[in-house]
Amino acid sequence: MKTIRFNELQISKEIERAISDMGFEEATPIQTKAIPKIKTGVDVIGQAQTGTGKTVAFGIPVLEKIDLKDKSVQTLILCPTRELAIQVSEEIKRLAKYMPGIKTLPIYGGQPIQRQIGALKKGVQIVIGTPGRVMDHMRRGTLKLQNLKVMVLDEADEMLNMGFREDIETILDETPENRQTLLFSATIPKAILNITKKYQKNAKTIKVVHKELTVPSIEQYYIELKRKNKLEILTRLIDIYNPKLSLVFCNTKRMVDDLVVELQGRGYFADGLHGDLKQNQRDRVMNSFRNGNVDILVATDVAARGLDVDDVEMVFNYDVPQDEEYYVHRIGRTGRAGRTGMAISFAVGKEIYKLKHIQKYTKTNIKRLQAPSVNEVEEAKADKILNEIKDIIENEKLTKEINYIDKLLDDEYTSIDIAAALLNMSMGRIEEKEDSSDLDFGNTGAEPGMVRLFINIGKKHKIRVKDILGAIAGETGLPGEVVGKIDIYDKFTFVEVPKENGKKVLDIMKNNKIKGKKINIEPANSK
Ligand SMILES: Nc1ncnc2c1ncn2[C@@H]1O[C@H](COP(=O)(O)OP(=O)(O)OP(=O)(O)O)[C@@H](O)[C@H]1O
Ligand SMILES: [Mg+2]
Repeated sequence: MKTIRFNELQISKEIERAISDMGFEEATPIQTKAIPKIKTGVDVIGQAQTGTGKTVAFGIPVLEKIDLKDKSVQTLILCPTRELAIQVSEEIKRLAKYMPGIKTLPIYGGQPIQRQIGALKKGVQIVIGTPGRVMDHMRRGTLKLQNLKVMVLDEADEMLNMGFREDIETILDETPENRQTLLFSATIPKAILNITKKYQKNAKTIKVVHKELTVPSIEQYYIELKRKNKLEILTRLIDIYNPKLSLVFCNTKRMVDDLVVELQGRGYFADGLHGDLKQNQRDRVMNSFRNGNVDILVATDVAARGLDVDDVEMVFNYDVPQDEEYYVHRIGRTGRAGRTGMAISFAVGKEIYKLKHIQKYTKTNIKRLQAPSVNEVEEAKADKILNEIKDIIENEKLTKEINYIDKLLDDEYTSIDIAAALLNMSMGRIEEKEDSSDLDFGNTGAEPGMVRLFINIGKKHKIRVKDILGAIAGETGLPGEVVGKIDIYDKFTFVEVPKENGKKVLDIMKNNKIKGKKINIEPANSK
């Protein structure tokens, strides 16, 4: 589609100026199509992928329709979560920067109601709220909707889902018949379309979806693993990819809390967001995430819809979401406004079928990814440190340090020895974590029911295969024939053992010695 600049959309000079302050040049396709349509006054259903500027698509025409002389509520924008109500309100305020007569207000539960009542009394033309609190104000008579001209349901499908539907109907009943009703979402399932007829008149559908429902610039992967390895694999992925910000979705509040404790315990700047937290905690967490003090946000689906945080480079589905739509929204927290992003879903056992279902629904290809090994984490860490070192060499004065090192060089060490020792110090020891020995062994080319373990005895070993088998059998108590066969492939030595014994062998044989030689065993797929 031909791109259009905002000045071709005939919007007011004030808004054009604000848009230019926001750094936008071209209108996105949904904006190009929806803005003129909404201006004509018809009801609209707007569907466009996550992060493509739907807020501005309804925000601009909503602002242009405000009668500045009228101080009553003229537009009500309903959002499913408090965080989203705050965010949409901020975006509308930015658009209205040069329209001083316009008053907007977010109203949501958890915030002192008196403060909201006070603000409403002063006269507000645009209210952005969550249904519960909006109804609360309606019952108190502090929010009157008889002059309402435009009603927007952001995340329309979610708002018309069972949980919210009754509230929405109660609210709509209080609004004038001739209002304009606008529905927006990245997903509009067919079932919802039947319901929308009840709320809209001759709605015009504007659909800017491509072949797939998700954003093409988000790389999508899944990893098959065991439940107990999720934490270890998550931290490895975070260490390797080192995203500026990442969002980790869990299916329960309990899981969010547990995971936050685990991640913090391992030294990550993580925090959690879910519906059981007090509003001030939710605000604090969101703010820390937005300003980067927290770089891993662990959340339930409260954070799945609409939230727009710059620099979210990765989204993890720690649990596969229950609904296909939620997959689209969750991963859509990355790859926004033309950026790239990466989404990785963890699949335990049968969850793989759920993912297959999601692929079909979204018409995308979610590629399989191997769980990363400790070696890959180490390499990534080394890479990072080496880059920092390059930076220091190029930009810092190192005269003093060079003098110190010179002294060591005079002794018996080479500069390579010294550099390697320093790298070792700054990387810290990466310990094989407790439960990581029981990794998903993945597809390592072993016989069905068996797993392959990689045996590292050093290059010039004089240990015979028979000795290794004997030692494993002796140490683990497994009968020799169960330990199975040893494969020497290329210069690597593998042993194949039955799957259920894999962990036992690993645990016992790690750092074991055979004929005085230390041997190391690890899952073969991590090589
Ligand atoms: N024309 C534009 N050019 C560049 N950036 C834009 C433009 N319009 C909006 N944006 C920015 O793009 C980001 C995503 O916009 P927005 O949150 O409205 O997406 P959305 O379509 O509502 O996504 P979701 O389905 O996740 O709610 C925001 O940071 C917004 O400020
Ligand atoms: Mg949105």
